[in-house]
Amino acid sequence: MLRVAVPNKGALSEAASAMLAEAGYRQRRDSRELVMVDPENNVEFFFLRPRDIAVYVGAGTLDVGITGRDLLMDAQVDAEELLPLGFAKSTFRFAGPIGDFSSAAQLEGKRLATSYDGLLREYLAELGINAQVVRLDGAVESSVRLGVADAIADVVETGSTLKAAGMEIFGEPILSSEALLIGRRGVTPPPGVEVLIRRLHSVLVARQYVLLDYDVPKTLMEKATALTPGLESPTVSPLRDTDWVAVRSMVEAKDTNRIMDELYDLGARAILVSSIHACRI
Ligand SMILES: Nc1ncnc2c1ncn2[C@@H]1O[C@H](COP(=O)(O)OP(=O)(O)OP(=O)(O)O)[C@@H](O)[C@H]1O
Ligand SMILES: O=P(O)(O)OC[C@H]1O[C@H](OP(=O)(O)OP(=O)(O)O)[C@H](O)[C@@H]1O
Ligand SMILES: [Mg+2]
Repeated sequence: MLRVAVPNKGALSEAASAMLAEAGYRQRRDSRELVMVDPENNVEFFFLRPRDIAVYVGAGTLDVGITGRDLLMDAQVDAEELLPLGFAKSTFRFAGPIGDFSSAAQLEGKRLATSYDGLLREYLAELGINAQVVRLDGAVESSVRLGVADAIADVVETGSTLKAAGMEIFGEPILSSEALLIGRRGVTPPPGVEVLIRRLHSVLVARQYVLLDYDVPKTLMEKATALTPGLESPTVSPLRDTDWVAVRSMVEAKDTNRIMDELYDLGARAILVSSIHACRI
């Protein structure tokens, strides 16, 4: 039975379970459940702290898991990225009181607070900067005001937490993070992982793409399909009016309105958009 680690709390937890449920796996009903078997898919889910997931996967006691790229790198274990999952997107950055710092080089000899000390120490070593790392569990943005650090390295999404604390980012981004499916480094993934990856990938595609249908005069078909090339090739079907054809193609959801406008301007009509419920690409 495939053993899969799923975050039990925090920013990753709900989205990870929602994605697995969308991929056809059973998920727990009660947030206190620690283990759950999905006999139909031959998978056992272990609900663990996101920070610990890379440790279990790296040790090989669990086959794969969902965690953040920042947490994976922080853990410094024998685990690697199998598939990026497109949620919990954030950057990991230096920040300090407004006006205090403008580059990472100015951190030499300073006190730096973070919850990601493994990741930070490695990055500082790469830059050749000697700074004192102060490891905190969370709410790192308060550490400077409270006098235990001069600057911080933390997860930034919208930047509103930093702003509220009177801080600003500085220096290059340390890391771009998102949720990942991870596996043990250097081992052939056990049976079942391939299907899990294919299913999760399909959820990503179903979320990212829509299905576009339209009718277009045969004479404009080449120009129209150039706008909607699809993943492999668009479906073109005859219509009763032999001067027209019907086209069906997948397009990226974010481009839908622009493409519809361009198709309409070209002469396409009856342009319809439908969402993709599930797929295998
Ligand atoms: N505001 C956010 N936006 C996007 N991703 C986030 C955000 N906060 C944390 N993350 C991501 O979630 C993961 C952290 O998981 P974690 O469970 O520690 O989140 P958390 O919300 O900080 O939980 P907690 O603080 O309760 O421990 C990391 O990969 C991090 O990049
Ligand atoms: O840029 P923003 O959109 O403001 O989001 C970033 C904040 O979100 C997370 O905090 P969380 O609420 O998890 O608290 P924590 O710092 O105690 O983990 C993270 O640690 C940052 O503090
Ligand atoms: Mg947090």
